[in-house]
Amino acid sequence: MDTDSLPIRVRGLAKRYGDLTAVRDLDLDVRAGEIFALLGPNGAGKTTTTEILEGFRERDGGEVSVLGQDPQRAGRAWRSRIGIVLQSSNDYAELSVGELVGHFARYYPRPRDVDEVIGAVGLEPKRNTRVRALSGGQRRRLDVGLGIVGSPELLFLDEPTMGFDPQARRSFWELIRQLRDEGTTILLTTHYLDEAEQLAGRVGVIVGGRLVEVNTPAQLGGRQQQRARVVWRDGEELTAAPTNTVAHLSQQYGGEVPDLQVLRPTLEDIYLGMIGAGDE
Ligand SMILES: Nc1ncnc2c1ncn2[C@@H]1O[C@H](COP(=O)(O)OP(=O)(O)OP(=O)(O)O)[C@@H](O)[C@H]1O
Repeated sequence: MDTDSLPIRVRGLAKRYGDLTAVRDLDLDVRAGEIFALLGPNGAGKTTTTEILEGFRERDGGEVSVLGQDPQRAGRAWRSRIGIVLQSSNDYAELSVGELVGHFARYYPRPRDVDEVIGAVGLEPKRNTRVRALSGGQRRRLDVGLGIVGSPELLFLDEPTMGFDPQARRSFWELIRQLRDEGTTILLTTHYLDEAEQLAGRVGVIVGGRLVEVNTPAQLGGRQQQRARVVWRDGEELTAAPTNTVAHLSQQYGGEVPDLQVLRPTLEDIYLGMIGAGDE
């Protein structure tokens, strides 16, 4: 692959805070048009890494290219091509939703239509409401709206759905998929494993400042090779061939197997196993 055309390319990234090494020897490639999720426990180094990519923190070592430039040296034109969901709308408490989105749109050379953005984040009924009168979840949606109003090529989303109700999360996921389908590359940081599974083509797990694995959600941590648990009213079995087990059971019961379930490890099970192992 031509690595020069990668929206994000990181080699040997290192960051220390005094004696603490927050990120060490981290390599990362994010491909054009993908949603890549960074996972990792509190303090693993996700924010440090993303803020270095966003140009908000300086690194101590390694090479970083974001949209072809070093974020430490990139200027305004570069910044207008990336979108960042900041938790900033509190600073604008007296503006209405419509005014604030319109205000941000003016910073960008190719802004999205303000009404379209407000609609996309589900805030039409609040268009004329002041920011200070929004609920926590509505404010977060507004933050997301401000992150996408500049039609970014690359979007950074840090815990985007924290505080969303289930319905708002679903519609937010729909919006993110739509942005991806339009060609936006997205780097997502989340503690919600179901969100990573729903959205990400690939996930990377950071533990103790190191990237321990990059894989698809379906294959992370050897997930596909893990045995399935077949559970039914009268028993359970751990097996690599659950279809066989179910076929036998069906014969045994003469058709329907009572209370049948075939359970596989969830992404969360796999992830928890991985970060446990990383702590040793
Ligand atoms: N400005 C700072 N000064 C000193 N130490 C810091 C600073 N920022 C982060 N750290 C430390 O660096 C490590 C990585 O922090 P970071 O915020 O990158 O983790 P994270 O993976 O984003 O965690 P979380 O899931 O809690 O947001 C932590 O041990 C943290 O205490």
